[in-house]
Amino acid sequence: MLKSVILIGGPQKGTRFRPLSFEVPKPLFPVAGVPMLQHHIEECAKVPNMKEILLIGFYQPNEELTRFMCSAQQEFKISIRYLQEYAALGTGGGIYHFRDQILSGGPEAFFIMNADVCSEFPLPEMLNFQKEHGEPSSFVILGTTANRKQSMNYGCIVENQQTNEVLHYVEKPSTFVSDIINCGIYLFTPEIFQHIGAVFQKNQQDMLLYPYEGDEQTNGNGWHRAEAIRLEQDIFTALAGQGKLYVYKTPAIWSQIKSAGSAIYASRLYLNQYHKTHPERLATNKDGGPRISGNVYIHPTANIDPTAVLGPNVSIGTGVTIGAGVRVRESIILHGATLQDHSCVLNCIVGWDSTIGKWARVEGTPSDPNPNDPYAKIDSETLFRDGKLTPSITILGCNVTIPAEVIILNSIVLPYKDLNRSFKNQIIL
Ligand SMILES: Nc1nc2c(ncn2[C@@H]2O[C@H](COP(=O)(O)OP(=O)(O)O[C@H]3O[C@H](CO)[C@@H](O)[C@H](O)[C@@H]3O)[C@@H](O)[C@H]2O)c(=O)[nH]1
Repeated sequence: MLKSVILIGGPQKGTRFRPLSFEVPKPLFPVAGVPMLQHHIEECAKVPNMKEILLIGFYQPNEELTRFMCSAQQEFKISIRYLQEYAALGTGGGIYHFRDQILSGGPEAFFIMNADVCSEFPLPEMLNFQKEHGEPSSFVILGTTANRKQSMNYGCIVENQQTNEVLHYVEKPSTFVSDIINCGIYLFTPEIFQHIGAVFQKNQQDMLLYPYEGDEQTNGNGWHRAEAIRLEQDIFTALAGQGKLYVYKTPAIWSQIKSAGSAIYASRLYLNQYHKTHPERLATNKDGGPRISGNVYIHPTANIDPTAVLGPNVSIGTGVTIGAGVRVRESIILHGATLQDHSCVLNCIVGWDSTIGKWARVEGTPSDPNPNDPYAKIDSETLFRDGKLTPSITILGCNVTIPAEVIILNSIVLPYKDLNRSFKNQIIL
């Protein structure tokens, strides 16, 4: 039997997602109409013999997470449990800490996935690839091709082109290493814990030898220091060239979801996939309905005027109200928001329960990958460049009110703000 583990991280990460991550843990942020994690879960649940999905992270158990897990368990008929780390233990430390839970029931292999990736999740292909490559207990990393410059923002893999064995692995190198990057999706056998265990033992010995080193990073918690292990730097780098680690390269869609801009881009990729995977989730032009252009997701509880024009790449959440003559493009409208008559929303994320007044225009600047480069990825934009706010997606936090007839351009508006005029290139606190 098989299991899957999704690394969901915790609250202090996801800062590039502010102000959206104030309201909902980033892994539950809706991408193409469903929580980011649901895309992972749907694909895991399809794999024959998949018995359980474990979410590992350091969020306090909260209502949203519990509610999401309950409904996903019922919908996908698979056991889903949350295991909470006592602190951020890193991508390898968390799975090592919970190794007994992962191995209970005796899975012969298990997937590990980063929560913040958008992918087709070629899990059956990875299983087949594992059978065909190397020894039976080899480990598989999902890889994809990036361009030279962007590859350095990811884990970089040098492979043996005949056997696909990973010969070198360097995490976010400072100079070019390889254009094959780590997608953050792995297939392991239980043997991986021997390798993580060896790093744990070494960390523990180092701790006894040099008890005062590195305490600033760990608040003097020595145990935490030994248990904090990174899969990428501590495990993959050492396994490379040992005949144990292989890369399965996918030409299919893949993106990280680090910033709000990348959530809009990932929505576009998933909405496009829906033609194949979930055609029922794509809105169509119907008599008495709004005009749909391209791929659009509309929650059945949304109330949309027939004269509105939506798309491409629009996701409308629960209970959203959209008035007459409204135009929305390349945007995510979160639950309970109201777009009043003739407002125009382009390249935006409109937060929960926010209101945009009549004839207002709320617009951002897309940060899409270069369309002329087939290997381009979305840049993880920094908020500021040369001391100025980088023009980007406009984000309205929850419960923001935009008055009628104003323009909000390339701005980030924090929750509960009631604006009274137009703004451009600003963070409104
Ligand atoms: N449970 C848990 N999860 C964690 C922890 N730290 C990070 N994660 C989760 O692990 C994933 C990776 O997060 P980062 O550590 O921020 O790494 P990254 O910059 O996204 O880079 C990783 O992913 C890239 C692909 O998206 C890879 O290219 C790269 O090599 C690396 O694996 C995220 O889903 C994050 O929530 C932790 O201490 N505990």
